This record gives sequence, C-alpha cells and structure tokens, in this order.
Amino acid sequence: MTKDVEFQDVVYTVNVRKSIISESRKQTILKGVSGVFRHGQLSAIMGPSGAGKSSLLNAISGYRKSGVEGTMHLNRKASCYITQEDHHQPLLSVEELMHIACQLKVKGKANYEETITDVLSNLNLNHRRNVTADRLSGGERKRLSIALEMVANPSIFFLDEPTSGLDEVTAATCVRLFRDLAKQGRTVVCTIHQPSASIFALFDHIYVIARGSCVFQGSPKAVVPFLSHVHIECPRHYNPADFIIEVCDSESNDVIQTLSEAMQNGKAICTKLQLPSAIASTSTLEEEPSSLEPMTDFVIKPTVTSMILEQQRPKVSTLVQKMKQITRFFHSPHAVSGFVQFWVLFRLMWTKTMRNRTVLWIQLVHHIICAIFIGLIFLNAANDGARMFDHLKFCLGVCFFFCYTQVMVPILAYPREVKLVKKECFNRWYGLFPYYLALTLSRLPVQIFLNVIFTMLVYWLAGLPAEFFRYALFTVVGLIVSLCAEGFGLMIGATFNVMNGSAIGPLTIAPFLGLAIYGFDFAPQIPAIMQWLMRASFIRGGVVSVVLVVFGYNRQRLDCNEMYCHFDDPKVLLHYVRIDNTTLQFELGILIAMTLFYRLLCYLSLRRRFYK
Ligand SMILES: Nc1ncnc2c1ncn2[C@@H]1O[C@H](COP(=O)(O)OP(=O)(O)OP(=O)(O)O)[C@@H](O)[C@H]1O
Repeated sequence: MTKDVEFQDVVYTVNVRKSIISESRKQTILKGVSGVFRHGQLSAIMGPSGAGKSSLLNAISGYRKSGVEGTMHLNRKASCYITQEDHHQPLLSVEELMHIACQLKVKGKANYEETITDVLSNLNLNHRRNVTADRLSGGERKRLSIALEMVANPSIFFLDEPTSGLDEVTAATCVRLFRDLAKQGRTVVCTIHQPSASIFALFDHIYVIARGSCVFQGSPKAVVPFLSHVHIECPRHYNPADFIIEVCDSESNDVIQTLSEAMQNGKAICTKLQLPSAIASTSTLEEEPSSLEPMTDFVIKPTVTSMILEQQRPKVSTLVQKMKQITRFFHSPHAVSGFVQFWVLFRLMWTKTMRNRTVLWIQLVHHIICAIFIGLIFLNAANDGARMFDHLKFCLGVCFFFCYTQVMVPILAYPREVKLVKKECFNRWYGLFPYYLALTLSRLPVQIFLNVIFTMLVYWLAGLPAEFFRYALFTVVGLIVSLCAEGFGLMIGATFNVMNGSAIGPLTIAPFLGLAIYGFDFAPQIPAIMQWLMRASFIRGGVVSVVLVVFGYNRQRLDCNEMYCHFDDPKVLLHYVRIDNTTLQFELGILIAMTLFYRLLCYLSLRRRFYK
C-alpha cells in the first residue's frame, strides 16, 4: 500500500468568461507539473498569491476532478482533505462530534471512548471535549478538524492553508503538530503562503509553485544553494522563504522559466549529495531541523517515483486492469453500511434541530402570527356566499404563506451546509444518498407540527366547516405545498451561493406567483398554452387543491345575506374558475411529482458539485 503522493504532468484548466455574453476561453492554471511527497515527511506547497497552490492540492488530492489531467499516484482511500475554513457541525460538543466521526468512520464495534481520548490527548484537545465547536479558538478548531479525521487513522493528510488566520505562535504549534503526524509515518502536505523562517525550517520538503509551474522542489536548506546555482543570490540573513516568493512574484517570466527548467517542472529534486559511506549511516527520516543553514553539497537529480518504476515494469494485461476497475466500483469506500450512515445522520440532524431553540421559537411565532393575520383578514368569511373573490384570496394567501416560508429558508441557510457536506463526503464519512435521505426526513416532524398549528388557526378563524375530514385534507394539501416549496428552495440553495441564491430565488418564484393568480376572473377564456404554463407552477397546483378542499366534497350551500348570491352554491364557484374538471387526487399527484422532481434536481446538483 503506497503511502507516498506522486504526480506527473498535471495540467489544470478552467473555463473563464468575462461576461455572460462573451465567449468562454480556457485558462491553464497548472502547466504540466510533476512532483513527489514522501511519507514520514512534512511537505509544504508554497508560492505567491494566485500561483496555483490550492489548485495543485485540490488536483492531486482529488478534491477537484473536472479540468484536471495527468497521472496521480496515491492511495485515496487512506487520505483526507482538511479545508482552509474549519467547517464543523454547529451546536455539538467536541466529544459529540468525535463520537459521530467514530460511528461513521470506524469499522465494527470498537471502543470509541478509548480512541476518542487517545486522539484528543494527542492533539491537546482533551480538556475542551465538552465545548461546542463554534466556541473553540482558531488553532483548536484546526486541531479538531484533524482529530475528526484521525479516528480513521489516515496515512495521507492534505491541508489547505492550515495556518491562515492564526498568529505566529499558534501557527508554529500547528506546524509542529503536523510534523509529529508525519514522523509517525504519514504523508502530510499543506499549502502555506509565506512562512516565517522558524516555520519554514520545520518542513522536510518544500514545493514552490509560480504561475502554474514548479520552480523548486526539495529540502528547505537547498533553496539558497539552488538559487545561487541559477545565479540568483539570496542576501545574507534573509528568510529564504520570503526571498524565493519575492523572486517568483517578480514581473519577469524569464526567471520563472529558468527556475522551472532547472527543476524540470517538478521532475527533479534538490537534495543533499550523499556519498556512498554517508548513505549507509543516514536514516530516511531527517533529524530535527535546528536552523536553515544552507546545504553545501547539494545536487539536482531526477525524482524516482514508483510511477516511473511502474512504467519500466512489463505491462499488466488490460483485462486484469479492467477487472480491478470493476471490483473497485462495487467496493464501498465507507466504513459502515448506508443504513447506519443514514441513521447516524438522521439523529445528528434531529439533535441539531432540537438544540437550535431560537430558530424553533422564531418559526413557531412566525407560523402563529401569520395564521392570526390571515385568519383575521378573512375572519368568519368562509361561509359568506357574496364574497367569492375573498374565498379565492384566502386560498391564495394560505398557499403563498407556505411557499415563501419554505422557499427562502433553504436558499439562505443551505449553501453554508454544502461546504461541510462536501468535505465530509470527500473524506468518506458518508455517501450523498444516505445524507440526502436523512436531510429530507429529519425536517419532516417539525414541518408537520408547524403546519398543523398554522392550518388549525387559519381554518378556525376563517370559519370553515367544522368537518375533520375537510380539515385533514386542508392540512395535507398545505404540507405537500410546503414540501414542494422546500424542495424548490433546496434545489436553488444546493446550486448557488447565498448571494446568487437570494437573487435567483425570488426571481424564479415570481413567475410561479403570477401563474398562480392568472385568469381566475376569466377562466373560460384562458388559452391552451397558458393552461400548460400554469401547470408548471406548483403554487397554482396548491391554490387549485385548496379551493377543491374548501369548496368540493359536498360542501353545503353558503349563507347569503343579500338579495341574490350567484356563488352561494360552491359548485357554481368551482365551475366559474374551471376547477370542476379536475380532481384533488390528480392535483396532489402532480404536486407530489413536482416535489420529487425538485428534490431529484437538488440531489443531482449536489452530486455535480461534490464530484466535479
Ligand atoms: N475555477 C476557477 N475559475 C477561474 N479561475 C480560477 C479557478 N480556480 C483557480 N483560478 C485562478 O487560478 C489561479 C490560482 O488559484 P489558486 O487558488 O490555486 O491560487 P493560490 O496559489 O492558492 O492563491 P492564494 O494563496 O491567494 O490562495 C488564481 O489566479 C485563480 O484566480
């Protein structure tokens, strides 16, 4: 089982477009870079801002797949990726998070308590086990991210800018911790912007990237001799890390080209020249670096990777390769079954919902106030045969409430969760399907409870007939409309960030609202094309369903306090708005199909984002 990370001729291209109307063009971010990160070593990917450090880390770790070409050689199942921002489940303590990590990542019934205490003590977090993740300091949060992955004991760590936002002392402590992890036989690779001299000296291996090309690879002590080799002299007492970044940040492309050619774009490595007598006495793991004293006897030599060795070996038959691919496809990358993943996630989401008391109270108050507001507008109007348009407005008001309440919440709240889920799915905590199922089902109990409160108040205040069957149908319709609206919101929240989503959400819902109120006063003249368009609006479907529940099912004649009430017979109203030719079952069927459709789109959108 390989523990090293090797890559060859990695190219990463993105499509960039200046504006929506301009043609997209390809931009090459990584220009055929190669390199190797060995186990037992702490490696840093360095470079000026925008050089391609994160792109390289994402490409070799597999965190980004689309647009990446080249050969990568690493054991992905034994690796983990720690993002720059430490996304953790809020409202859960360190200990609870560790328990969840164990339940999802540790095979079989192990003694979680022992594992948790071991890992937390190792990372100096044991004293913070009862604190919630959002109350931890920056350094502690970073250590928690590592602790959560450590329960599965991965042999490769990829960390994106782990020291960003930390002060010098905390950053040095973190880097020392990564070094300890590496010394235990792991490959630890992190991107770092511009380390201080003391932090720079802690790394075993440095990989410098500039404008998408590799300009240095090797020991930090070889930086100064290497630059001197290409006639760039680092001033005495200057931090070599600062100096090489400044050199790479210069305007001139020639310097970068010279350095990159000398390093064969990562196919070569700067290392200490070892005489045969010295080789025998040197261990593979280097001693604790005490200073950045430059090497005197360094050499640039080709990196010998197992990929190169493999190329020299006789080829394995394509049939054997195909068989390996097929068995890999059927082998689940997760430690526990899909059902266990679902159950752990369901309980986690339920706990989160129950602990978020403020949100629960806000939702409850919102439902009660809106119900009283709508109820008072149509107070005891439901039985007045002279107020046909008020009846329709009541049905519209109820549906609009469900739509707006359910659409906007996921649009604003969900994009934040997407990043956390992407990281956890990538690190093989769980699959997307169990997560999605848990997400859908865990919200249901609270949604049903709030909907029942709302419909009870509205139904009673409006003075609708005291028939349990009619009230139950009224509540079911409300629930299906709210599930459909939530699916629509989730689809937007999963596809766009908060800023774009909060603009796109209301924009896309507006035509649905228009179609929902279109033509109730001239229903017989609605053209066929509009009929089809109206079908596309789930709000229209909801309004029609509510009208059918309110006025269908043998509703008694309404009261009439005037000389003549044309609409006191509910059948006349249903006929006037051309709703008498449809059934509640049909309308609900379409609403359920739309709910499933939006939720499928949400799932596919998440899939595309996670696996691209
Ligand atoms: N998806 C993308 N679309 C367009 N440009 C991109 C994309 N991803 C990366 N880039 C560009 O590629 C370059 C390298 O990006 P990357 O994030 O890898 O740089 P970096 O070295 O990590 O920078 P920093 O230290 O500032 O985070 C930048 O100019 C960035 O704008």
